[in-house]
Amino acid sequence: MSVSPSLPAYPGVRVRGVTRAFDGRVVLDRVDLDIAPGEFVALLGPSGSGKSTLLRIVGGIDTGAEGEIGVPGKVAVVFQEHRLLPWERVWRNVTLGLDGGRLRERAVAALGEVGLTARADAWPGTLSGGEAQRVALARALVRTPELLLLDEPFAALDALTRLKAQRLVEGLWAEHRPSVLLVTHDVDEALLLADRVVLLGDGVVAEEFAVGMDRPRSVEVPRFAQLRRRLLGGLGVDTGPDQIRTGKGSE
Ligand SMILES: Nc1ncnc2c1ncn2[C@@H]1O[C@H](COP(=O)(O)OP(=O)(O)OP(=O)(O)O)[C@@H](O)[C@H]1O
Repeated sequence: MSVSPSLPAYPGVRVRGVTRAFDGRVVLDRVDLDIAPGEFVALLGPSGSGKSTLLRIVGGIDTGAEGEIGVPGKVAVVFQEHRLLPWERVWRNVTLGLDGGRLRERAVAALGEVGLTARADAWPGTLSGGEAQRVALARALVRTPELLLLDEPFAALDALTRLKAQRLVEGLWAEHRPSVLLVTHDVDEALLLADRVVLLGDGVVAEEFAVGMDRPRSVEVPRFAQLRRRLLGGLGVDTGPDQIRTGKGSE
């Protein structure tokens, strides 16, 4: 019982009939999901709905599922925790596991993309939470991934740092255009960043929303508020009376 690695390297992501059970309990039930090359998809769903499990299967970290997965050759993952080795300097962490020459140069270039060139020789323990996550992003970028998997990478950051990190990711994505699968709990984060939001529930893809707003996005526009209400509704959150209709200036 395992995911078939039979599909050759696939541009974008193709998930077909993926089922994953833990101790007989089905967490993902014949899930289908496509991500086009260069597309940014956010995966939302209640806690325990299988978001991280699906990301781990797509990333080849969880190999215990049934079904078919097609992914590109170069995939990089950023987790909620930075997972930097404390005994290696920042630049070494960025290039850990890479072969070839000019590793420091490549690390410094990637650190430049996240605004951290000056911290190349620092120890991870001296970084702030936001800086450490940016180093984790640099470690992903230096691999020039065609698919970037982001598993709640900003969840532990304070609101302002988080907003900056979201803008950074948006800029990096716009420049390099990998396909992205972002697992998040945060409806606004999904709507700020994704082309499409996929709602996971009861082991299946419950709903999909094409976001269709220009970038950079603002939470202030009516479509944002509309989509937020629909997504929260899909997540089973009661959003109360319609704030758009009862709001100031709408009489
Ligand atoms: N290695 C494992 N062994 C047993 N059960 C697991 C394992 N990994 C995940 N699960 C279970 O699968 C379900 C889905 O977990 P998963 O972490 O994918 O959900 P999630 O939607 O990402 O949740 P959250 O939003 O809380 O992070 C949960 O009930 C979890 O307990």
